Amino acid sequence: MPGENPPPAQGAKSKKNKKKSAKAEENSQPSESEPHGDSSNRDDVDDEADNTDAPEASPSADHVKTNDAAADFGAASHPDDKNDNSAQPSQDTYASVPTAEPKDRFDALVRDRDSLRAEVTDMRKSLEEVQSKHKTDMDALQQKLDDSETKKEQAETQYKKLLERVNTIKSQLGARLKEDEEELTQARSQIEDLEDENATLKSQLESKSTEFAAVLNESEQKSKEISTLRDRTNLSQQNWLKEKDELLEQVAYLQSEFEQAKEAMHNWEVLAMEERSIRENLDDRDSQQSTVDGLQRALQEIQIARKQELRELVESSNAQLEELRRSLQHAQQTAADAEKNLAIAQEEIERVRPFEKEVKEKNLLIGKLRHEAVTLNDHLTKALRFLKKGKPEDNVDRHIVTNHFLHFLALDRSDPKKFQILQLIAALLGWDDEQREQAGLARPGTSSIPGKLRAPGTPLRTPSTPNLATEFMDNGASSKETLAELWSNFLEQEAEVGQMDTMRRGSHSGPSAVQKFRPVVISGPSGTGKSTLMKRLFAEYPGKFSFSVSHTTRSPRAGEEDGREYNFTTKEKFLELVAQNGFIEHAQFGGNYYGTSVDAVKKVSESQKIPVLDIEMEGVKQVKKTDLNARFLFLAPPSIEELERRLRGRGTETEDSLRKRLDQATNELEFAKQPGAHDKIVVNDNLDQAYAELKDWVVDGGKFGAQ
Ligand SMILES: Nc1ncnc2c1ncn2[C@@H]1O[C@H](COP(=O)(O)OP(=O)(O)OP(=O)(O)O)[C@@H](O)[C@H]1O
Repeated sequence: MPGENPPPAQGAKSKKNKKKSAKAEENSQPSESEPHGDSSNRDDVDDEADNTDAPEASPSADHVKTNDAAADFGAASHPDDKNDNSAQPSQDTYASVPTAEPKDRFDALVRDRDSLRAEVTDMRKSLEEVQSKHKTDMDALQQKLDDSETKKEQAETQYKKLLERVNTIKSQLGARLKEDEEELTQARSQIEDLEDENATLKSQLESKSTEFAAVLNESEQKSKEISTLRDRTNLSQQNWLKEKDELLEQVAYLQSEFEQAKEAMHNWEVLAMEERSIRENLDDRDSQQSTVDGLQRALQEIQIARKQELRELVESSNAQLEELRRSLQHAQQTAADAEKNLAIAQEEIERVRPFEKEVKEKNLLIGKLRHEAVTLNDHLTKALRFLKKGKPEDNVDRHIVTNHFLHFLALDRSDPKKFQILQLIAALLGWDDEQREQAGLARPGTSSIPGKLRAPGTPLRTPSTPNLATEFMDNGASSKETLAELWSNFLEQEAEVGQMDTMRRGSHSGPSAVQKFRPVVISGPSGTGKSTLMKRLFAEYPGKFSFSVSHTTRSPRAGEEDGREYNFTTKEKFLELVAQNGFIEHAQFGGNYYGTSVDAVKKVSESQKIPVLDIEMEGVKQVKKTDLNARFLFLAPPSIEELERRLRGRGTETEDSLRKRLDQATNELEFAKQPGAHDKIVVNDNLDQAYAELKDWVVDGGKFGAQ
C-alpha cells in the first residue's frame, strides 16, 4: 500500500532513497505542456511502464505488467499512430478482412482503449495520492533531519563548551595544586618553627633545670650551714652555761673567801683594838706595839692584795661573762640569719616548684608536638608524593578511600551522610557517569559530563545533602572548598590513624565492638556519688557492665592472676605504653605505676560488655582523643558545700586531701560548663532521682547508646 511507506532511515541511506523517490516522482508527473489527448496516451502508458522502476511508487507490479501489455496492444492498434508501420497491420490486412469485422474490432479496440484510459486515470489518481503522501512523509523526514541537524549542532556547541570548561577546571586545578603546594610549604615552615620553638623550649628547660639544680644545691648548702650553725649555737650555749656555772661557782667561792677574809680582818681589827687597849693599858709594851703595827701592816697588805686579787678575779669573770654573752648574741644572730636563709631557700623552692611542673608539662607537650610533627611530616611527604608523581587518575589515596568506605559501611542505611560519602568516593576514584548511575548516584540519562549529553529539562536527582562530586566538578569556588576539605580531612584522618595505630598495637578490636558496646565514661568531683550510683547500676544489670582491668608494675600478690585483678607488666613496658599514648590515665603510688589502657577498655567491649570508666577530667580529655567511641556523663554535686559535707561524712579524707579534692572539684565543674564536654549532666541531689536519670541515659531504651 502506498500509505505504508518504510520508516525513514538515517543519514546517507535515507538520502539515497529520497533521490530515488524524487526521480520516481519526476517520472510520474504528467507533462504540463502536453494536453491529455489521444496522442499522449502512448506517452502516458510509457510513463506508467517507467514508473515500475520505482518499487515504492508503484501500486502493483502485476498491474503495471498488464498495463504494459495493453499499452503495447493499444499502440499497435491505434489508428492515429500512422508512423509506426512495423507494428501496425497494413491496409492490405484490413482490406482482406470483411468490413463489419474491422468495425467491431475497432469498436472493441476503442472500448479497450477507453477502459484502459479510465484505468490509467485511476492509476494516475492513486499515483498522485501516493506521491502526495510520499511528499508529506518526505517533508516530515526532512523536518526531522533538519531538527536532528540543529540538535547535533547544539550538541556540538555544548560539547565544545564542556570541553572549554574542562580545560578551565584543569587550569584551575593546576593553580589550586600550586596553592596546596604553597600551603604544604607553609606547613613545613610551621613544622620547622615548631621544631625551633621546641629546641628553644628544650634549651630553656635545660637552663631552668640547671638553675633549679643550682638552687637545690644552694638550698642544701644553706641547710647544711644552718644545721652546723645550730650545732655550733647549741654547743656554745652549752659551753657558756657550763662556764657560767663555773664562774658562778668561782664567784660564790670568792665571795665566801671574801667573807672569810672580811671576818678574819674583822677578827684582826678586834685583835688590834684589843692590842691597842692593852698597849694603852700597858705603856711599856712599846716593843710589842711595833710588832703589832708590823702585824697590822702585814695584815693590811694581805687584805689589800687579797682584795686586789678578788677584784681582778671578779673583773676577769665579768669580762668572760660579757664575752660569753656576746658570743651567745652572735650565735643567736647567726641562727636567725640561717633561719632567714632557710626560709628564703624554702620560698625559692616553692617558687620553683610550679615552674618545674610547668617545665615538665611543656616537656610533655613538646613530646606530643614532636610526635604530631613527625606524623604530619610523613603525611605531607606522602601527600606531596601523591600529587607530584604519576598521572592524576593515579593520585588516589587508598587510605582515604578505605576510610571513607569503612565509614560508609558503618553508617545506617537512612543516614544522609551515606550518600555524601559515596559521592566523595566517586569523586576520589573519578567514576564516570555509568559508574555513578550503577552506584545510584545519578539516574540513568542524567549525565552531565562531555560525551554524554543530557536532554534539556531532564529532572536531576536532588539529594538531601549537597552533591560533593558535582561541586567538585562544576563550580570553581566550591570545588576549591571541597578540595581543601578533602585535603584537611585527609590530614586529620591520617594524623588520627597514625596516633591510633600506635595505640592499637597488639589489639584486634575493630570499630564494631566499641560501636556496639560503647564505653560509658562517668566523671565528676570526688564524693559526688559516682561509686554509689555505679554499684546500683551494676546490681540492677548484672553481667551487662564491667570496669576495665588496670595495668600495674607491682608484682602480683598471692591469689592474684594476670589479666584478672591487674594486667601485670614491667616498668619499661609500662613507660613504653605511656610514650605511645596507650593510657587513658596513669599514676604512680609507692614506687609502682598504675594505669587504665585504651586496649583494656576495648577488651571489655569485645567481651560483649559495656565498659564503665570512672575517671577524672584529664582522663575524659584523653578518652576523647581515642577511637573508643565513648559516651560521657558528668555527675555534679548540688553544691560545693554539700560535696564537702559528703566527703567529711564519708570519713576517708584528711583536712589536706579534702582541700585538694574540693579544689579539683571546682576545676571539674568549670570544665563541665564547656559546651560539648559531656553528653549528659546529672545533678546528684536526691539519690533516687539521680539514679533514675543516670539509668535512663545509660540504658537508652535498651540500646545502651549502640549505633
Ligand atoms: N544523693 C546523695 N545524698 C547524700 N549523700 C550521698 C548522695 N550520693 C552519695 N552520697 C554519699 O556521698 C559520699 C560519697 O559518695 P561516693 O563515694 O559514691 O562518691 P564518689 O564520687 O565515688 O567519690 P570518689 O570519686 O572519691 O570515689 C558517700 O558517703 C555516699 O554515701
